[in-house]
Amino acid sequence: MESLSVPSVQAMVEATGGADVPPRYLRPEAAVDAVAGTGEAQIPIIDYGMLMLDNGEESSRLHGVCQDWGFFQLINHSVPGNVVEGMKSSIQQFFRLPAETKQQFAQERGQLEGYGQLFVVSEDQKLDWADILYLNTQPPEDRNINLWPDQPDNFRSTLDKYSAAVKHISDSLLAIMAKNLGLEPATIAEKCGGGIQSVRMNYYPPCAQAHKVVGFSPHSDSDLLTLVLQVNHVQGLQIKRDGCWFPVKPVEGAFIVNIGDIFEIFMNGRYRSIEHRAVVDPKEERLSIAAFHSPSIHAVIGPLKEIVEHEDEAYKTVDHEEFMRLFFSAKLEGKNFLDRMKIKSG
Ligand SMILES: O=C(O)CCC(=O)C(=O)O
Ligand SMILES: [Fe+2]
Repeated sequence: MESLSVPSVQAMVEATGGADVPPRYLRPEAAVDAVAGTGEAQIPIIDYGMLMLDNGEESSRLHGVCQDWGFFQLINHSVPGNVVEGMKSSIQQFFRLPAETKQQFAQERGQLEGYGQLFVVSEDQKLDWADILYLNTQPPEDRNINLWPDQPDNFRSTLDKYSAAVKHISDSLLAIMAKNLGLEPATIAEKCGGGIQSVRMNYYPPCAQAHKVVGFSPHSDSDLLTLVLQVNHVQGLQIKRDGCWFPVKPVEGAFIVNIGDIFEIFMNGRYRSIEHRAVVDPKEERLSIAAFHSPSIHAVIGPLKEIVEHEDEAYKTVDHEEFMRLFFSAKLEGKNFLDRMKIKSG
């Protein structure tokens, strides 16, 4: 698995001032897309503290939100403020390092992890206006520590703490979601063999012609559950809802949580993963940190037997390694990847 190597967008913008956009980044299709909810409309907010108190009303609200939106903001979560703030500051400092220093952590051929970009599978494909740092974070034995920045000083210990705290929240949410779907709370955890987490840190440089580029192409996440942290005040995440792009307005300190493809497959479509994208700001850089939670690489990806006892399986079953290979070897195009996992009836 690999992604073709591409130039750093940040370095390009720093060198040229970002006024001209090379053709490979021009996305005419994005300019015509309708954006909805420019008023005060907001994605639903879920209170983690209430869920942990076994509050029936909050967990049934969560169930409704998972069915209707597939995206929500999680407030009152248990990750200490200093861990969240430390993570934000560490990643901002990393992207401020000189280009040569960041290159020490660059992706190597045939690898996904490191500083670079993902899902670039052909030389003529359109490119996203972003640089990323992508790392395996849990379990700790899966880490490739030589790709973990050692600058700023506390980067590694900060990401270690952040990753454990976020994994804990994801595990708790998955247990409540399983219960909401009529399963034993531990059902998903049992299929996951502990589960894995990877973290994708996104850096979107400003672009003077922001409406002509895309920060992150439309996609759904391949995992069970994603927790995204908005690092600075610049907005950019949009979700596809009723055929329009709906901007997410982050609540200070909240995680933006979304359902991924594996969850949709496990539950035979009871909850759906939602297409989303990131747009770029004309003047200011934007950063976000996405933590992806998936079953162990030894797990099987397919509808859970508890779910399909009395119904047809709507998705294929494949081993996780094959699933990942298929996901990372295609260009990101909305939910196309998941469509290929569907069993077509009739
Ligand atoms: O930048 C964002 O807010 C979204 C990032 C995202 O969708 C991802 O990393 O999968
Ligand atoms: Fe995503």
